[in-house]
Amino acid sequence: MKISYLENYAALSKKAASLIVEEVQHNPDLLFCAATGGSPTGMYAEMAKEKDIFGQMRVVKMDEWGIIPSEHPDSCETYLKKHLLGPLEIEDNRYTTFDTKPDVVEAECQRMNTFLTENGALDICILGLGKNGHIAFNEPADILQPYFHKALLADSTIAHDPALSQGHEPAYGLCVGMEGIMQSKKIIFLITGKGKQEAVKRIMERKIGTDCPASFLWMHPNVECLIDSSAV
Ligand SMILES: O=C1O[C@H](COP(=O)(O)O)[C@@H](O)[C@H](O)[C@H]1O
Repeated sequence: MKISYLENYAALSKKAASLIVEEVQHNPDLLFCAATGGSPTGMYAEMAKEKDIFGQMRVVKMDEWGIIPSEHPDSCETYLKKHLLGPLEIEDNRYTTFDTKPDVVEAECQRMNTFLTENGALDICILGLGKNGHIAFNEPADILQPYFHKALLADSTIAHDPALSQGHEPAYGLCVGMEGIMQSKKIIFLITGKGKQEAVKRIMERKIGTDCPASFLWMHPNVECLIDSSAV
């Protein structure tokens, strides 16, 4: 894992976007796995400044809160439309998404696993860091899930977005599994935001354990980890 410390969020966002632009220049129709949350928002805004080069890029949603409808203002779907798909003008035929309604969960996981198998490894996977060391919704546990799956959420994950508990508290999430992440050709791991010092310390021990899913990234050959001053 290549670690770079950036002075602030703006610098982290610019650096991350420049890494993506570089990849897209060589591989215009690459498959981009998109995280949500505060960490990648600035990076998406930087990418939007060069939107013309993203005319062929394909996007797949990384995770989604269970139960809440896709059109809910706090869904990952709404976030991606606002910050990535709209500004970069990614048409529907270049975007792969999934629904988390309880009656479709199993079928959606199956469909997403088929999609990932048929479309090969993700070219770029964007990851943020959960306060408890999670990546996507792969939460600390005795065992981790390799495939796209329904994930039980830690309390700290649900508490991360207070708006979510206003009548739509998600009991679970759907997300890409550890294999999907680890098979990615390039991972851009963004660590920014308060309350992550413990998780950062745990990662920097360079010991791999299921108590900190992010620690598995030490085994990946091509991770750019960008950390800003708010997270250390
Ligand atoms: O719960 C989550 O948190 C992480 C980090 O969120 P952020 O708002 O601090 O960026 C996010 O990357 C992850 O996708 C989500 O599951």
